[in-house]
Amino acid sequence: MTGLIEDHGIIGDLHTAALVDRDGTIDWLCLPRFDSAACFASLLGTAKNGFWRMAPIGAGQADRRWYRGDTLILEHVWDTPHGSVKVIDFMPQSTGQHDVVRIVEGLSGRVPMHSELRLRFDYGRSVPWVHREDGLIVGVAGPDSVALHCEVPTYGRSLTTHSDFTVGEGETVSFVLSWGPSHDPPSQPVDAPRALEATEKFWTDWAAKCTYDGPYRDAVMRSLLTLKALTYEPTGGIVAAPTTSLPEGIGGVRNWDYRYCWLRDSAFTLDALIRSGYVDEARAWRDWLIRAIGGDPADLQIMYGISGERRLQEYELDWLRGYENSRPVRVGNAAAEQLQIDVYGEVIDTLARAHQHGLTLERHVWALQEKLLQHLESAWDQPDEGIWEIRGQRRHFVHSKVMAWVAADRAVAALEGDGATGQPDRWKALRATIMNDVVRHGYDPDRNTFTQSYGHPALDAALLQIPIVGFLPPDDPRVVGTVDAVAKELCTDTGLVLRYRTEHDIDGLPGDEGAFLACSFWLVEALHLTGRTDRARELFEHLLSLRNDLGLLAEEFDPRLGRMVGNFPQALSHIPLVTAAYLLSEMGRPATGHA
Ligand SMILES: OC[C@H]1O[C@H](O[C@H]2O[C@H](CO)[C@@H](O)[C@H](O)[C@H]2O)[C@H](O)[C@@H](O)[C@@H]1O
Repeated sequence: MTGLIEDHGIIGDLHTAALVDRDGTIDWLCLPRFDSAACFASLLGTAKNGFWRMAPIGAGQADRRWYRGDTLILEHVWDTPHGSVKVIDFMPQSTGQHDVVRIVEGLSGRVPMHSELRLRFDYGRSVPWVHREDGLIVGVAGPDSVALHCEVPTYGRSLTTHSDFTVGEGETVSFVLSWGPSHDPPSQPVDAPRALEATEKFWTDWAAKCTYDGPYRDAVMRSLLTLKALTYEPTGGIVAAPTTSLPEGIGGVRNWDYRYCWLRDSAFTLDALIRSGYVDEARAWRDWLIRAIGGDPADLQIMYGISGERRLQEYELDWLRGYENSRPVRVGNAAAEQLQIDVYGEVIDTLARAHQHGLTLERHVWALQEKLLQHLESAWDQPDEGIWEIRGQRRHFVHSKVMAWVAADRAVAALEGDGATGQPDRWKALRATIMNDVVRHGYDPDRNTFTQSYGHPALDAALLQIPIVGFLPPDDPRVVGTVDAVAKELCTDTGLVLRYRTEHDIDGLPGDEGAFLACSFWLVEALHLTGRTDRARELFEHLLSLRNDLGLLAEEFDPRLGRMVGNFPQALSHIPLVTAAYLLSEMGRPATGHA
């Protein structure tokens, strides 16, 4: 019953998010946090694993849908022989509880509607005990309880709560589903119209603060709203995506849990937000970071839970058949234990940008960066799992070392211009050592390209970061050669970019994957920086055309199937959409490097 990945929209309350299919089904929802167990998991299984459908009786997909203005309020409209009806879905902020609100609004005629609510806690496995209490339908399973409040009668059938009702022109019928811990009395429902008003105001006010003033404004705004929706407000942590195990290849095993905070992804997210005027989010993330990575820099993890949890043990949910039979469905992520040298560069670079955008460089923040640099000084020359989190043998990834260079480079800049005190000569020396090493071992003069790793001819789209981060100037022939080599060897027929060729057996995984959208946006930036702006713009506009009708992107796009793959919506895809738009609108500040 689940549609395509791109058939979904996202609603959320800055604690968690739900996916709503074009046919009016919520088929993914984890409560109360992004990383909680799902109570609707049919996205990754079957109808048996929980969903909530709200649609006209006998209807299929909605005829139209959109977000209300610059908000996360999703509206679906069906035109039926009986008339037209709209379903307004949202999750209110700051109510102190976690609610999904669905308001059915009659637009014309009298439309017979059906609500079908099947709660299955613990990722679709656990059938709750459902009973009536004080006018609410209450479902309890273990630690979780949800209460359904609705304005029309309900009935139970096949362990599912149904409601049949008719809505006429100008009428509304509201449903509110609220989560609470099962040891507390059932959550009281919020007032749906007031919550709608408050939610609209919250998102509209947030969007109004955006300072982006270039072309592609709607695409940029929707991406920023999506990035904001992936932040966990209580801590400032940012998840990579609200889903787990949407496959990178349909039917394959490349299925991962993204409901955690990668230092890399969240640093990039902050970069996109802070360029657009969102300094509060930058501060909140920086504070999250300091709490999460506090202690010995040797213990730095590449990712954490949304409250800074360190143990993200990976396991499989064998009762879920996977999205379109893409097994396994995983919870947790073993990449948390990997060594990925690039995160030092991404974190220190983002802290430097945050400082440039008005965040005070407090003494303890600089002290933390110094500790990270001291550790990096002895770690940068180690082989690692790299940005792509390979599950094969560690390698000397060129991109990892380029980002180690970035860490040293930004430290020098902080000491020379941004008011920090320390040892600039020490980081200058480290910067020069890394540069020499990369040029010596990571560059292939015969092909005039940098390579994915030392001693291996394979290419890697992460090399497109070389001009973006300023490791070498864009007009350096080695940079132009690398951009051209990646464009030639890693592009699909439709011009999208693969991370690397999976047939080289680098990542230790069977099967194949789609084109990686973040890398495709990086090619836009690299083409522009190397003077091929027309090509850059053409590719950018092609990428914009791949977004779904709501402006959302998954992690990857399968050009052969012509559909999105991977977790959805994915921060790592929306971030470079924003930064590439800045660059193309010439509002971006290209990074400057120092040889
Ligand atoms: O492809 C294998 C790896 O895929 C995931 O990692 C990817 O997503 C991360 C979050 O967006 C991103 O930071 C990373 O660069 C990507 O490669 C997965 O999380 C890994 O466990 C997996 O090995």
